[in-house]
Parts: sequence; structure tokens; C-alpha cells
Amino acid sequence: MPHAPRPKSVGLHKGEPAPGVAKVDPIIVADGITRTFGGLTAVNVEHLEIPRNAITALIGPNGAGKTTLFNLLTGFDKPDTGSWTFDGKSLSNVPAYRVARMGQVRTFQLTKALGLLTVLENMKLGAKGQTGENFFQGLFPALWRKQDKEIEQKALDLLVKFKLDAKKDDFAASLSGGQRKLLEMARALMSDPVLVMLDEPMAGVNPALTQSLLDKILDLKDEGMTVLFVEHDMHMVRHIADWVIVMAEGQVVAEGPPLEVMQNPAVIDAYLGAHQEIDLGELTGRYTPEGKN
Ligand SMILES: Nc1ncnc2c1ncn2[C@@H]1O[C@H](COP(=O)(O)OP(=O)(O)OP(=O)(O)O)[C@@H](O)[C@H]1O
Repeated sequence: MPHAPRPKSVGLHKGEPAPGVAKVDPIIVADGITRTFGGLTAVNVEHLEIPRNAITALIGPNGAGKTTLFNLLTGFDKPDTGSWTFDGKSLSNVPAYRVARMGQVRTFQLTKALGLLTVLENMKLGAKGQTGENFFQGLFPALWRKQDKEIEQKALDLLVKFKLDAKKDDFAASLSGGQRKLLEMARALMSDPVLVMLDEPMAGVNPALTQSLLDKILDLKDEGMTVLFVEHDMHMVRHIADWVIVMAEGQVVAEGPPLEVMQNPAVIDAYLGAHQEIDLGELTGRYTPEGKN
């Protein structure tokens, strides 16, 4: 069944789209962030704002610094310099677990160890603020059981939504690539995030499941969340992103609405070098570009 296209969020920025452009309602504001590894500057971002309640794609060639920036924003790595806020609160020196509790959550690849847990157990791991974490578990077992039931119900509801309920007792390792990506996203939602950060949500996903994943990401925005994702699949970026930020050699080299950004010569240079005649949107062959459906 064909899906009705969902409207893109527009009017997110103030003034001409250019690296560091101010946003009308930013959820993340970063300044002067650098991260070096030995002599290599992996990230050097002067100013960056991520728009709230929109879907922003972070793109760029291999080694551009996208993953490093993700790690810095989520507290998994520390910058050499710089500061940034999430929802107006400073996140400098805030450890990853507290960043997550504040509502900024990233997905994790299903590691070997998590593959040995069932799908439902994986979901329950994503819950936050569990009373069972402290000694009250011993003092108030009834309270702990009640909370455990609530967490389980929430996990089951999300699994239904992500069409993984039939798999709840299977080992997570037995899931297909696309189902794993769905589980990673569903697990992130267990903690009621405000900002969801997805690292290559389409990597390894069978085309049969791509539409379902795209719909789930669009749903997050409809439910009021903000999405920031790193992705190499240009069709996906064009299809669902409201805003695109392009990195190359550690810097933000362009940002703007997807169709405009993909025609920007700096972006074409960064990606394609000499092959400038190639349409970025046609690189992967996965989607029909918008307007050509
Ligand atoms: N822990 C590390 N130690 C040394 N160098 C690193 C480390 N992490 C990243 N780098 C280097 O920093 C640069 C940016 O890497 P990063 O992984 O952030 O890029 P990326 O844009 O995510 O690339 P890809 O699209 O290939 O995932 C690369 O040159 C990489 O080799």
C-alpha cells in the first residue's frame, strides 16, 4: 500500500542556511567543540544548533567526524575544547548515563552480549529510574514487583508497535538486520526520550523492512520527539530529513533543507570529488527520489 508522504518541518532556521545558522527553537546548541586524536583533528565545530521536534541528518564522507561528534554530544567521549547545551542545560562534563536520564538517548548496536538476552530482556534494560537499582528492592519487594510489571507492560506495548511482539522470547541474536534496528530503536524509547540519536539506522536493513523503519522514525517526530541521525543512505536522508548537516574533515561544511543541501557544490565536492555529475540522491538506488514517484 503506498504511503502518503508526511509533511516536512520547514522554517527551522533564522536567515540564510549556512554552517552554524541559528535555529528558531534549538534543542542542542554547541560552541567551539574540538576533539583531536594525536595529530588528527577529528572534530572542529565552531557553532552548531539542532532544531527541536524535527528530523536532522548528519551526513559526510567516511572519517568526517560524525561518529566522534555523536560520542561527544552523548557524553561517551570528552572534547578537548568546547561547550554545549541540551534543552538549555549545559552538558559539558556530564557523564553518558546522566545525559540519557536528561532525555537525550542514543541507540546502541546489538552487541554479542545483548544478543544472548531475549528481545524482551533487551527492552527491559532500556528502562530508566528502576527502583530495583537500589537497596529499596530488598526493603519494599512489592513496590519493586509493581515497577517490574509496569516496565514489562511498557516493553510489550512498544514491541507490538514495532511488530516484534511475536519475537519477545527469542534471543535477540536471532533477529534479522532490520529487526535488530527496530529493537535498537524500541529499546531507546523505553526511557521516554526527548531527543533520539540514531547511528546509521538503515545499515544492513533489508529493503523489505526499510519502509517500516522510516515510518517509525517519522512517528517519533509526530510524537513530539527530536531525531538526529547519522546516515550514509542519501535516499533515506532525502526522504525523511527536515534538515541536513554536512561534515567533512571534522567541520560543518554545509547545512540546510535536504534538497538544497544536496545541490550545494561544497557537499558534492566533499562526497564525490571528481564525479560531480552523479546525483547524490541516486547513489544507493534504494528509494525513488521525491517528486518522481
Ligand atoms: N578513538 C580514536 N582514535 C584515533 N582516531 C580516531 C578515533 N576515533 C576516530 N578517529 C579518527 O577520527 C576521524 C573521524 O572519525 P569518525 O569515526 O568520527 O568519522 P565518521 O564521519 O563517523 O566516519 P564513518 O562514516 O566512516 O563512520 C577519522 O580519521 C578516524 O580515524
